[in-house]
Amino acid sequence: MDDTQIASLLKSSDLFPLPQSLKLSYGTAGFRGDASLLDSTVYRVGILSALRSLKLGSSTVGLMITASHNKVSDNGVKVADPSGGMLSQEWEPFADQIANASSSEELVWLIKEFVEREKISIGGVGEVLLGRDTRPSGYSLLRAAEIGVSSVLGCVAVDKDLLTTPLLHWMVRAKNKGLNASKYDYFENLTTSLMCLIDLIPVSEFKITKLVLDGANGVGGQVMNEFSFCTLDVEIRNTGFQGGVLNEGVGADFVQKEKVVPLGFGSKDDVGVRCASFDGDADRLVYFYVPSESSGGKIELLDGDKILSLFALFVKEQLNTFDDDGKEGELSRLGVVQTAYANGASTDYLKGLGLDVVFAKTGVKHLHEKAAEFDVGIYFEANGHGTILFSESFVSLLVGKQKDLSEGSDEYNAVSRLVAVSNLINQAVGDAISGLLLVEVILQHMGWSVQKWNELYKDLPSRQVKVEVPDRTAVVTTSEETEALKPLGIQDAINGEIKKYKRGRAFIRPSGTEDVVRVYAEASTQEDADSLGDSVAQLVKSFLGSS
Ligand SMILES: CC(=O)N[C@H]1[C@@H](OP(=O)(O)O)O[C@H](CO)[C@@H](O)[C@@H]1O
Ligand SMILES: [Mg+2]
Repeated sequence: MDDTQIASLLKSSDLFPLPQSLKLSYGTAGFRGDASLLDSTVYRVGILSALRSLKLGSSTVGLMITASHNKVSDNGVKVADPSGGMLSQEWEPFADQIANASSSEELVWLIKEFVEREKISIGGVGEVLLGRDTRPSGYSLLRAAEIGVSSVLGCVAVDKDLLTTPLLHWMVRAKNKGLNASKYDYFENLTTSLMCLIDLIPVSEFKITKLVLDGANGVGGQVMNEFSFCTLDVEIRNTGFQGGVLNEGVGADFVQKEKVVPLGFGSKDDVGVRCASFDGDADRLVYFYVPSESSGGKIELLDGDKILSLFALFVKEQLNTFDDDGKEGELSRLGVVQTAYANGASTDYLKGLGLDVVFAKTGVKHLHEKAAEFDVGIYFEANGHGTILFSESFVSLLVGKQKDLSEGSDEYNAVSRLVAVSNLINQAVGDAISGLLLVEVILQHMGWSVQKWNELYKDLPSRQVKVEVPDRTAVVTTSEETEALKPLGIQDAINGEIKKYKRGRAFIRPSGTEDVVRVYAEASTQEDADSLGDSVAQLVKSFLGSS
């Protein structure tokens, strides 16, 4: 690194001093915290993304300013790698180091050492696409990111303004593949593949029924609003245009964790209607319906596990159609990936379908990695974050097959559906918009209502509790996150509670996005799941103290 570069970094860094006592970790999904403290963090992640672009031969990188499901006063920042996936985990320690550097001098020293170690040639051309969600703090944080990127010589930041997280990831992936990568290209791609799947629906009568969407008062509802479907009937509520607060009583995280209707839903006209909910940056999707007028706001939830099951069933049906000539298994390997938060009933159901079910740690970066090991890998977190990955060689095989098969045959249609799904679904990262379109078209394909889909299996009652403690890092878990190694003795105490309940299962882990310890509990009745969840939460408080 030459003197000009060092001077450029020192000068810009002085604009963004690190607030006292801020200690950050890249966590489950990037840096998050109170937005008023994050200028220096976002500026520094701007530098990191520019270096990432240079390191990978001037590929385009993405930087998204969002705190997803967190409260509106929080914000955060995460990086999309050139593949469109999450930042390589190998760079996370560097991200942590620079985010916590206490002075401009220390920051520049860390960068210099890293640039030399990674053999990054400063002076090359680098490009970073910047996006933000609708949080009011996003605008000024984006300016900090811009300054960070452009303080690395030769690097430019391109402001993409308001975007969903998956749309930014999609743009990065498309750009690096040499494809058209604007928001309108994204819409066009969705429309073309959706129409293709609709044309392949086997039933003679294509019946459109209304879907009501909860946009979490965030960017997802707004982007959906821009995207007009001539073939679907979608009513969007909680767009944020009428003054609702982001994620407050609305959105996928609220709906999935509380299992009640979001604000603006639940009138008697909504009973039985198919509804969906996005989270704050539209990378999560859950469905729900109000079962009866007397349900008191309680909903039937169709979470990420149920979306995963629907997708797995559909993909398997297509694979079986052209893979049944005695060579089963030769053409494709379908696998599904879940986390410890997956409902036990969903895992039983998927295994019952004969599928390979693999478990990963919480956070899509972990699930994505495992799903990429299959020809077709489907991953979902229970909270609705997930997608389908198709290996490049499998897509080439499908396209080759399409040419050989006679048009209109069952095999041809099955292969064409899979090709269309590989185009519709956002393979960079889970995407609530493309996921919603795929659910809608599969329900049409099956001729199913949301109620019929819900009957695939019955969820085991579960309960999640957030416990505020003075130091959540005092909880250390095994790599599967299902057992706590620290504090010493807590796992034995948890096991003692679990034993008291039929089909009892419970675990704790420190959240990577909020300052809490999460408790998950499952049992054969809701009463038992609640009681197990509460007693484990009590154990957390007694071992760690409450804050
Ligand atoms: C139980 C739960 O829903 N955890 C979420 C949440 O992570 P935590 O580390 O649990 O805070 O946010 C992540 C990012 O959105 C998501 O990947 C993950 O599944
Ligand atoms: Mg999100």
